[in-house]
Amino acid sequence: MTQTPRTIALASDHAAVGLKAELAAWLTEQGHSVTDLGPDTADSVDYPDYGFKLADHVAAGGSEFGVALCGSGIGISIAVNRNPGCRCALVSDHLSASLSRQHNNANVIAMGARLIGIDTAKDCLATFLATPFEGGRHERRVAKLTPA
Ligand SMILES: O=C(CO)[C@H](O)[C@H](O)[C@H](O)COP(=O)(O)O
Repeated sequence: MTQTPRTIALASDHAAVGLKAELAAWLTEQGHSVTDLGPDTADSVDYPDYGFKLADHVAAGGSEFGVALCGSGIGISIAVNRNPGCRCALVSDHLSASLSRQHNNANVIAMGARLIGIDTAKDCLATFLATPFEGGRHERRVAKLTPA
């Protein structure tokens, strides 16, 4: 799939350091500008710390999209979604990845490194990056997610 070059930040906890490294290298190979917000080792860390770091970065415009990874994807997606500037979608299949962009204009994708393999993760991420927001009726709903 041919991709428009994007700015993309990744963060994880210890459970997803390997998946994060694989996805970061793969995104870089495709010409995207990648920021790895850590961690750098598999030493145990707490997903809120890295979820908040990623959310602050994306909400501030540091990158257009974020990739949030932990063992299940659940904890770090909860952390990212505490930031009103982020719409983080936890996905594990092609259709959910597509709908998260089409209907929800998600700007962060979350995935669980202990639940999905690298091929599914790459398919979800490529789909997420390639799928535009549909707007229309979804615009009104997405606007309601962000307080004025
Ligand atoms: O947040 C999670 C669960 O919702 C993630 O799967 C974490 O990666 C997991 O909880 C970490 O667990 P560990 O036993 O400390 O490796």
